[in-house]
Amino acid sequence: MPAFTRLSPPSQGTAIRFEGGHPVVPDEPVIPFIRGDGTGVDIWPATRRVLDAAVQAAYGGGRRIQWFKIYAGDEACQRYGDFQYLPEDTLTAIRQYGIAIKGPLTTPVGGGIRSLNVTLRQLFDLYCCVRPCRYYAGTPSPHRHPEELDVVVYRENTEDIYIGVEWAADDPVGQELLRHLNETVIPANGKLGKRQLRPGSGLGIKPVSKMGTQRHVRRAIRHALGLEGRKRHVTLVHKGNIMKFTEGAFRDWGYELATTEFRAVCVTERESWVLDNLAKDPQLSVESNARAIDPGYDNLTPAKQEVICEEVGAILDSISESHGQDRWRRMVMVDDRIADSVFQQLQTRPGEYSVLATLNLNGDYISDAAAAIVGGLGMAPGANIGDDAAIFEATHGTAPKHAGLDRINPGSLILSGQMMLEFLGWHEAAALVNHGIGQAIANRCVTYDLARMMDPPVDPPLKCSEFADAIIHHFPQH
Ligand SMILES: NC(=O)C1=CN([C@@H]2O[C@H](COP(=O)(O)OP(=O)(O)OC[C@H]3O[C@@H](n4cnc5c(N)ncnc54)[C@H](OP(=O)(O)O)[C@@H]3O)[C@@H](O)[C@H]2O)C=CC1
Ligand SMILES: O=C(O)CCC(=O)C(=O)O
Ligand SMILES: [Mg+2]
Repeated sequence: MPAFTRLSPPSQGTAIRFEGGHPVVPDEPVIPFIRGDGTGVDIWPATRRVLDAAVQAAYGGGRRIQWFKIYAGDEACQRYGDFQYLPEDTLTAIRQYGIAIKGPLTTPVGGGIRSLNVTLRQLFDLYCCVRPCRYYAGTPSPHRHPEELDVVVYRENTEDIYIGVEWAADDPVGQELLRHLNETVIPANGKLGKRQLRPGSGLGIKPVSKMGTQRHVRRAIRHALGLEGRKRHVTLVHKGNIMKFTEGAFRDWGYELATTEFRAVCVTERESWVLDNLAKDPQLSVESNARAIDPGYDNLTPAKQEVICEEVGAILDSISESHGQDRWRRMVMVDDRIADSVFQQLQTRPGEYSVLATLNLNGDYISDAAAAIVGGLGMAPGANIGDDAAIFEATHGTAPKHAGLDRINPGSLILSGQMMLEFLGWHEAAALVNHGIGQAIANRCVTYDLARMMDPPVDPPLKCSEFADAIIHHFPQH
């Protein structure tokens, strides 16, 4: 049992274990929590109260969370000393118990410490950031049909420009690297022409690996396999037209995984067009099918036309028997979209999307943008999942201007706690939280953020702590 320098684990309860990436959960799991900076002081106590009430109501004492307070951010500096933002005790606790829930932590812009949130994800290899965005009836929204949005953002959490390998513009090592790139690396790559980096630029590295992509997309596809009908759909979101070997590779490795490891249960969008065309006209030639899937076919060079015909032929040879005659309609549809168009399509055609598999930066942006449609950041939960650990946290940050005022919406962290209950397999308790929050909103029991958008506005709005009470009050009676 590792020793802690300044922590006292609960005297009761045991750790969850991970077997094959799945948690094995005792009836009294020890769950470490980090209160968080800023509005963490408001939303954490509200969340804890709701989760404890749900577990009590669902299991009547047969199950209980043994909470274990651990420290990060400003609170850690108070306890452990200056600049001790992420003490070793905290890391030991998460390693030992395999799970944690946390409030938001501050990251300065520009200089100063690197993000503690990102560091935790990297240290524990929590490679999937899972952020569901779904609508609770009665939630005010700037959209006319927010109920059409029901997506889960699967954001890769350990790679991309968040890796934190970067150099300031005035860093001599960075400028040495820049010179090396200009003088040796760029000229050596015959395709980069006379391109040169401007001296005095800051530099950052954007790594994207096949392993990192495929383990992430694997979880996204598995998630979609648990859904029904048109929701069995994974969209690979990327900016691969511009960043070909990072974002473009993410798309290609995603498709590769879908069409190899998941071949029996996945169809790509283009494959579905080919199979559908053939189902509608069994006599259709390969060339006519190619023309149908590529409307610009007749304007292409013969060489490009041949490539498309070969693609169609390969699809028909390999999967027309296993996936044809509409069998593909029951499978997971995998398609891809360029990231900027996804931002507008989530607003104009939200119902067309389900699981969005993204790289780190795109997922960070998209999860905030999608949350805006279904009530804003106060309703945006999240989970960081790896093979040996999981940390649950809201999508938003510390919202410092609201800190300590008992005003902010705790819904995001409460719903992150609900995700944690689902992760533990405590579905009955999770269902109570879901029901309670839905009913509280439907009855106009809301905090300021939702209250100001409601028609007519709710005045006065509930406090943060009162919203927690309202959720518990709206648990269904047994
Ligand atoms: N995982 C984490 O811990 C994260 C940490 N951060 C960090 O948080 C700090 C502040 O970041 P900032 O850019 O201000 O973004 P925030 O997400 O903290 O807040 C921006 C705005 O979003 C709204 N908002 C946020 N949380 C809630 C909530 N629970 N209920 C209702 N509305 C909410 C508020 O809008 P309004 O005032 O209009 O009501 C708030 O002013 C930074 O240091 C940043 O790095 C950021 C994101 C994630
Ligand atoms: O770590 C931070 O400060 C910001 C992280 C963030 O925006 C996110 O994870 O969505
Ligand atoms: Mg963010």
